[in-house]
Amino acid sequence: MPSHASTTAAPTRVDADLAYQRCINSRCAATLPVDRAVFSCPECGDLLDVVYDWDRLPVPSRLSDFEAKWSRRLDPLCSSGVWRFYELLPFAPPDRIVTIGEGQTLLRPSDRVARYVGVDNGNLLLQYEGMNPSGSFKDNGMTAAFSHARMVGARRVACASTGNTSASLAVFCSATEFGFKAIIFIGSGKIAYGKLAQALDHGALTIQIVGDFDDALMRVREVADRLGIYLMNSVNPFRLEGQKTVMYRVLEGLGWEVPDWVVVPGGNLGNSSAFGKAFQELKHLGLIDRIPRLAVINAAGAQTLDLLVRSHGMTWNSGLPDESISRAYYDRLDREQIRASTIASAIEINRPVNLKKCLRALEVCDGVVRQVSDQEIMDAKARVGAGGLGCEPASAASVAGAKRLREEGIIAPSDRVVCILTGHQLKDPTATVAYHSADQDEFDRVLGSRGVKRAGFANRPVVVPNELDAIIRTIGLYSDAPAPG
Ligand SMILES: Cc1ncc(COP(=O)(O)O)c(C=O)c1O
Repeated sequence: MPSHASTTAAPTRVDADLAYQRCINSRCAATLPVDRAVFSCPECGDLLDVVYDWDRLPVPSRLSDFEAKWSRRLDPLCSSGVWRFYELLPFAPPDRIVTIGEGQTLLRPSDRVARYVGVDNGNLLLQYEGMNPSGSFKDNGMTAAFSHARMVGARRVACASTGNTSASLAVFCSATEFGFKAIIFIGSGKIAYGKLAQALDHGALTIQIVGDFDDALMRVREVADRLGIYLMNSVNPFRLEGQKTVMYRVLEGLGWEVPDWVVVPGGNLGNSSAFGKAFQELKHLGLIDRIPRLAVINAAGAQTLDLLVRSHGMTWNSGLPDESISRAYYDRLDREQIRASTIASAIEINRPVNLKKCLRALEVCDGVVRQVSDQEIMDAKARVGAGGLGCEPASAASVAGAKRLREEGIIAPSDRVVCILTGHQLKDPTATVAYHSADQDEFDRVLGSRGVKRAGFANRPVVVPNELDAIIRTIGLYSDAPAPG
């Protein structure tokens, strides 16, 4: 068990042996210094972790010490909901940190969503990451990766994106004064309008390639390698360090009590990987006494994780997963030219780069995986919206997944469940408007083609003649109707 310092003050510099990078493959376990930016193991090509020597680092002895930092709002290290937890991700010297005030997010109970999912009132909580400056959880990871980029002297930063990573990257480049230049790769027609608008408006060089996210990611890795550009995708382990803090804020929102379940959508599997690491480290540090269960939810049109784990039994296996399973699956995708396809465009990913780290998180958190249809996603999204916190389709996969697990009896009504709402409703107005539209053609064009057949929770606009009596009659009918459940 590591020793705890009584102070919460950040160290003024980080010694090389206090934080370093290590290959996740237990057979390799190569290490390299924290100030290198290579994003895959130079020995074997596997993923890298950021590792700390907790025995020699000053970690507060109680989680509530982090909460106390809220009162020092003028200090950027305290007003950031990421860097408030500095001692739990101490890889960067404090004077290198790049922050735009990310992570000031909200954990809110929603009884309307609790009823929809089927758990007791008060037991369903929504962690609303749409409140971040760029409107999605990505800012948590981006502040960490940008701080690392500044540490290593990078200027040009790039990512492939289904939309939110590029939006966040563009915001960080334009909102800070460190000379960062944003280069983003997107697949053709694969990005929701709200997100594309952000990339363009914030001045990123936006390169649209023929293909989907998986193609764009392969290409940006090649380009970044060739040109020495800093890579901002979640294969970058520093991003995941920032994303750990979503879980710290969930615990903080619960008065430092551990929930029974954390349910998160799964795309490239950065969040699930980061959450597993966060809980593993907190347990190691003695700051929590148990780890919540993790549910990772795929969209049915992008269900690689679900297929590999549930149909093919792939596991972390203490650092040595049987990679022939995923290789055979990816070969099949190539052979049969299978492309990911879901209305939840943010998770329209067939080759999740963090697959192995996610398998590890599932082991740490006694996790489960499910896939949900676009119909379930859109219905859950409408229920979330009616409950007051708007989210984009991918985010609603968490609520749809919780409902599914409740129906299967895996989640109990008395369980306390936290669903992560990863991105804001305004990211993808097209999907939302189509669901609520009275125009069948619009519904069919956007959603019908995805297998969504009904809009059971639609709130359709009412067409009324421009006459006072007709308008008053309509409002009367609306006022007399029972409140929706
Ligand atoms: C809104 C939203 N939800 C979920 C995800 C998937 O997250 P992860 O790649 O961490 O699994 C993304 C990724 O782009 C996203 O933008």
